[in-house]
Amino acid sequence: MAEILHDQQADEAVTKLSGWTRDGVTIERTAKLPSFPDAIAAVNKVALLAEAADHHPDIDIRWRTVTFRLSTHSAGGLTEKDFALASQIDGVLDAV
Ligand SMILES: C[C@H](O)[C@H](O)[C@H]1CNC2=NC(N)=NC(=O)C2=N1
Repeated sequence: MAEILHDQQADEAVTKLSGWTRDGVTIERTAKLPSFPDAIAAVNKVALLAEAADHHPDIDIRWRTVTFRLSTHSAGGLTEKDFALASQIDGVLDAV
């Protein structure tokens, strides 16, 4: 099982991402896409990455604003898996 990151490790890992904030055992990023179809397309790309990683974000879609939340439920905290997928989500969002 993936190791839980300590507070300091998690805070440092967040600084290497773009636009993510940490709230305890969860990190999140909200992005406003140009349109609703763009938002759905981004979510679909993230879905493929999540399946490939076998790690899945909570996703909130409101018109063209999408929030991704990550936590490793099985470990009960933040792990490298969250930060690896967050970095991939940055790749999707920053390419729009
Ligand atoms: C068996 C499989 O690896 C687990 O159910 C995975 C699937 N996706 C997951 N996603 C997230 N975010 N946390 C998990 O603990 C998790 N567990």
